Amino acid sequence: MPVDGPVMGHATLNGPSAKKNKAFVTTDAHRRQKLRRAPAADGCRHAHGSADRHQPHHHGRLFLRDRLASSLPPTTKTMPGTWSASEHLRVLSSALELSATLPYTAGVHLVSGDDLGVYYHTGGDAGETRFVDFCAPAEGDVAQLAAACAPASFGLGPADVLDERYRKAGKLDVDKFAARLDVAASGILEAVTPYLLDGRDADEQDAVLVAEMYKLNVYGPGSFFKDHKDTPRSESMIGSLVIVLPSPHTGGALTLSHGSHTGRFDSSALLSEHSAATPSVAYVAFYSDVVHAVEPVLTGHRVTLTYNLFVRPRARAGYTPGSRIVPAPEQALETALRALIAEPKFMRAGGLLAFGLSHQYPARTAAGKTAKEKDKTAADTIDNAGDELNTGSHAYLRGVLKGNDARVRSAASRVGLGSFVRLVYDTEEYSWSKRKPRQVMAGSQMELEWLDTEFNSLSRAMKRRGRVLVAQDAAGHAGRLSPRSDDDEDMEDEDDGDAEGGGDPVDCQWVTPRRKHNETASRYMATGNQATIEYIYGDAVLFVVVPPLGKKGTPREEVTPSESDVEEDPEVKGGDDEEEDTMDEDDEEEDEDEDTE
Ligand SMILES: O=C(O)CCC(=O)C(=O)O
Ligand SMILES: [Fe+2]
Repeated sequence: MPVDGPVMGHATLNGPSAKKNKAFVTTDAHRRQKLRRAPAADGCRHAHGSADRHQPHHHGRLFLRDRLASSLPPTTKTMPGTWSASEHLRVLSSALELSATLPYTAGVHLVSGDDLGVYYHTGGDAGETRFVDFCAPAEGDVAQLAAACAPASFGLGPADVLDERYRKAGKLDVDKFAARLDVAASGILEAVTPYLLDGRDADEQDAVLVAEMYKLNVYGPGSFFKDHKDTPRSESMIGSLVIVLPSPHTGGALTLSHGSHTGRFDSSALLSEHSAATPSVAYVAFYSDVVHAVEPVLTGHRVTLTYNLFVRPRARAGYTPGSRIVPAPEQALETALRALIAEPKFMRAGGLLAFGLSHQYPARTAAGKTAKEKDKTAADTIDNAGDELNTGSHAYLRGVLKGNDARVRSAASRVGLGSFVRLVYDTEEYSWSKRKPRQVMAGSQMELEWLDTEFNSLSRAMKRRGRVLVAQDAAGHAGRLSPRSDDDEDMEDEDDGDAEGGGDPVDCQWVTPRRKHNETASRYMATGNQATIEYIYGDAVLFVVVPPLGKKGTPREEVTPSESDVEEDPEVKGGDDEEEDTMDEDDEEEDEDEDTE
């Protein structure tokens, strides 16, 4: 991870030493490029503590237009009112890029001296209970605590592994210690919540973070933890919180990276400014899909309390709809979405906007276990075939969407558009066929059974049970099927009355690309020369439903084509008027997780 190179420092602290301390720095390749274009425009909401985040973004607003405009081709007309659908689409994806925030937050938090006590048990029958006061810890006390620790393992596939080439640290499980610090009462949870639950509107803000104590770790001299992601403990787990207690040490900075965002959190430097007179802890909270590592500790002991962070619904009391101030890039996202669906030439018959999820999520399995737990007990029987993530709905993902994924969903819902998460598979085609592989969006239930791969029934089964996505190409051309084109001739003979969940092909405009990081394997029993268990992989994608023009009760109710719209938009050929091929809400009625407000 290129985190130690020259960095463009934003002090990213919520704590008292924020501005002068370079101990937490962030870099962001994209952002740096953009800053070159619009120097004063950036950083408003990322660079400072929570006090700044809901301030009006004057600078951001001033430059946002330029920054969005720079994503458009030079031929673009200057008046937004004259933009074509493909120009709105480009604004949509660049607004999303500008909305992305750091997927973690960190700082120093003042606590009371009494909060810094830790009791622990030395283990074994002859063990005893001891106490360390981290307000002014004696090095001997901390060394004793280190000695009481067992070696810390890490998750590798389904197993917990001890390997000091990867992780060298000591740990105490929760039954071996009690820390006096209460992360909720101390205000630390409150400090991290706006960051980790960012992007949600009032309906979705009806959620709170809950921290569950996970481990106490001691990193002595030479201890470290290489790049990893924390294992999700359940579907509602959104991230991790690490509290670094103020024992004297050097080294042991935490490095973090997600996409183009990287950061370095040097807790020892932060805490060295604090004394017993100002008792404090350093904290960092990050989404579970952030890759992170602990650099080697050089001197002393780095003692941490780690917590798993879950999203839970908040009690209805105190619920204040519409309380979120939507930052400028998110407003641009919403505006582009409104402009796009108001464009009569765009997807006349309706369709889907597809957003590859920017974060990774724990996979749901049939048994309600995490993929990791499931692996332990996976029996390769045909009963387990099928894609468990896709069984039933993806309702669970609604509550845990992170960062930009939550922003897309919020913007869609402000515009009045439904959205849902589905898996997208690539179908294979007959080896002798000249047809291109198709993408299939899995319906609410896709069960793959015995399939005769020689005769390509995998592809056919998927098309029957899911919906073929007809993607428009990058230039905005809709390589759109008419339902009875010869592209589809094999769908005809599939039409054997068993089309549970299947449907007509649906137009789909990709706004952000599919990514492999939510890839989920579906097992199926294939018969060729020999029966074998094979896998097909689907990627989770967030879809926003574009209703057909004039559809009652939708934001396109009033959008009707004018005379001049009958000519094709040269860039977007999304709209012929094939009745059969519409994507409207009736088709999606069984989708419990679709959210249309
Ligand atoms: O101690 C830290 O800063 C991070 C530890 C960590 O990554 C873990 O325990 O999984
Ligand atoms: Fe970790």
